[in-house]
Amino acid sequence: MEHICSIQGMESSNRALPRLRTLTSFLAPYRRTMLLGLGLGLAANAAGLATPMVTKWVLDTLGAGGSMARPIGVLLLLVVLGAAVGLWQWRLLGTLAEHIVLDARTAIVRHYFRARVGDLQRRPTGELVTRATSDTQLLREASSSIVGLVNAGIALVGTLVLMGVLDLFLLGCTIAAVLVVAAVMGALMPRIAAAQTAAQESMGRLGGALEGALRAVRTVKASRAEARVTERIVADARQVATHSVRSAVVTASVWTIAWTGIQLAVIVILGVGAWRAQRDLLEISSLIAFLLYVFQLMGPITELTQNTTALQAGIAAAGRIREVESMAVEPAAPATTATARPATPDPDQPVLEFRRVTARYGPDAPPAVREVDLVVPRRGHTAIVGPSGAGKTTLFSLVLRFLEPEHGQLLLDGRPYATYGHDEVRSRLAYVEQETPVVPGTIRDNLRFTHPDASDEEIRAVLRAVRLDEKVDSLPEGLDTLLSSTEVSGGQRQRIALARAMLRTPDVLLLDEATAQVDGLTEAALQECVRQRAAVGAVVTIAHRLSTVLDADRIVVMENGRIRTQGTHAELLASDDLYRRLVEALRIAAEEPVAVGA
Ligand SMILES: Nc1ncnc2c1ncn2[C@@H]1O[C@H](COP(=O)(O)OP(=O)(O)OP(=O)(O)O)[C@@H](O)[C@H]1O
Repeated sequence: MEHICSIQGMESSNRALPRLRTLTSFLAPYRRTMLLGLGLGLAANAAGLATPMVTKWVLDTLGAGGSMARPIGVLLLLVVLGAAVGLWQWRLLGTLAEHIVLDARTAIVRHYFRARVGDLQRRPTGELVTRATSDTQLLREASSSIVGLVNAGIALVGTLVLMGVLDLFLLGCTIAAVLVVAAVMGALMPRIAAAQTAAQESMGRLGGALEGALRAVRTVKASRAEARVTERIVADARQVATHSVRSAVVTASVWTIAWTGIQLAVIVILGVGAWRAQRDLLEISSLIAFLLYVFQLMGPITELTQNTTALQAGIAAAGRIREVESMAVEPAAPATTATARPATPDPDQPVLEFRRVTARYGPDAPPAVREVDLVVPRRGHTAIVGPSGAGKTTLFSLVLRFLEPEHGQLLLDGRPYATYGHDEVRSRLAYVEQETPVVPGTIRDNLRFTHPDASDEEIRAVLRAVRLDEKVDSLPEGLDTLLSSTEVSGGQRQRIALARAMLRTPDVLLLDEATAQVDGLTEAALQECVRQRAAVGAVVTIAHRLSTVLDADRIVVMENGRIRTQGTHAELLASDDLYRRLVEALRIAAEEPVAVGA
C-alpha cells in the first residue's frame, strides 16, 4: 500500500483521498479475486526473479564442466510456469476489470432513472451519457492497476534484494540510478493526472454539446449555422486534444527518462562490474546475472509507471462517476402506504386536488406556481390556458411528481400525495408530452411502453381510435416498423403517443398539446379521443388549440403562477379580459392555413 499512499501524495488535488476511496469502493466487492490476482502476480514474479540466479547456475556449471541437464531443465520449467501463471493472472484481472466497468455502468444507469427529473434535466444529456460510457472505461485499467502496483513494488524490492546478494557495491550504483529516475517521474506524475482530469472533463462537455446540436439538427441547418456549430463543437474536441496531448507528452517524457536512466545505469554497472571482475572482486557469472536483473528492473519500473498513470485516470473518473450519485433520487414509497384503493371511488369526490400549492424549481428561484387551489373532477375535460410562463407545465410536473410542492399539498382520491409512492400515483395517470412524445424503438414498443403486457387486440383498438390503423397496416413491417427508420410525421407521432396513453383506462389523462400546428386528421383524432376519455374519466389538457378550449367542460386560466379564474368558455368570454385575448390569439392561429397529411 506504500505505493498507493505515495500516489495520493502526488495528486495535486486535495480531494485525492476521498476519490481513491471512491475508486476502491468499486473494487471492494472483488477483494478476493484481486487477492488471487496478487498471489498469481507474486508467483509469476518469483519465477522471473529466480531466472537470472538459475542462469548463473548454468554458467557456473558450464565453467565447472558439470552436467547442464538439471539447470537448463529448471530454467525451462521456470519459463513455462511463469508464462502459465502470468496468463492466468492476465485473464483473471482482465475479466475482473470488465465486471467493474459493468458494475459502474449499471449503477449509473440505475441512478439516472431513479433520479429526480429536475436534477437530470439540469445537466446536458450528452455529458450524462459520457459519464456512463467513457468515464467508466477508465475504471478498467485502474482496477488492475492496484494489483499491478503492489506486484511491481514487490518485484522491484525482490530484484534489488537479489542484486544485493550478488554484489552490494553494484546494488548501491543501481539504487542511486533508480532514485534519480523515480524523483524525476514523481515530479512529472501530477501533471499527467491533471491533464487527464481536464481531458475527461472536456470530453463530457464535447458529448453534451454534440448531443444537443444533433438533437436540434433541423434548426441548425435551417439557420445555416452548420459551420458555427461545428466550429464550437470542434473547439471542445480541440480542448480534449490539448489536454490529451499534454498528458501524452508528459507520459512520453516519463518513459524516455525511465528507459534512458536504466540504459545509462546498465552502462555504468557494466563498466564498474568489469572493473571489479578484473580485480577478482566479482565472478563473471555474477556480473551477467546482475546485468540480467538490471534489465529485469525495467519490468517493475514500467509497471509502476503504467499503473500509476492508470490509477490516476481511474481516480479522476471515479470522482466524476460518484458525482452522479450526488443527484437526489425520488423517495421510496412511504412505509405506511395506503389502504387499498376503493373498488368504486365516490363519483363526487375529485380525482385530483391542489390545496394552496406553491412550488419552485430551486431554492433561489421564484415560485413557478403560487397558492394554487384546483379541483379536477372524476369525469370531464379540464383545459388549462395561460400566457407562456404562466405555470401550466409546472402544474403537470406537480401532478406527475416530477416536482414536489414547497407549501400546500396535492390529493389523489382525497388522500394526500405524501401517502402514496411515486409509482402508485403515476400508475393512475397517463401523460402525453408536448415535445418528445415517442420513445426509441418500434411502433409496437411505443404502444406497449406503459403496459408491456398489452394484447394485440388492445393495440389495434387504440390505433383505430387515433385513426392510425390503416397507416400502420400499409407499412411493410407494420407494428414492427422502427420509428426512427420510417417517415412518421410529427402529427403521427403525437397520435402514437396518444394511443399509448389511451391503452388502458387511466384515471387522469394529462395531455400537453403540441404548440406546433397539427394536421387536420390528427386534430380530429385528438378531439374525438379526448371526448371519449372525458366521458368516462378525467382529462386535463394544456390547451394550445381553439378546438380543445371550445370542447372543454371547464377552463382554468393561469397567469404569473396563479389561477386567475375558472369557468366555461361562455362564462370566461363574458367575464375575463385575458381569456378573451388568449382565445383571440388561438383563433388567429387556427385560421392560418394548415397542411393536411395523414
Ligand atoms: N426546469 C425549470 N427550471 C427552472 N425554472 C423553470 C423550469 N421550468 C419552468 N420554469 C419557470 O417556471 C415558470 C412557469 O413555467 P411553466 O413551464 O410552468 O410555464 P408554462 O405556462 O407551461 O409556459 P409555456 O406555455 O411557455 O410552456 C416560468 O417562469 C419558468 O421560467
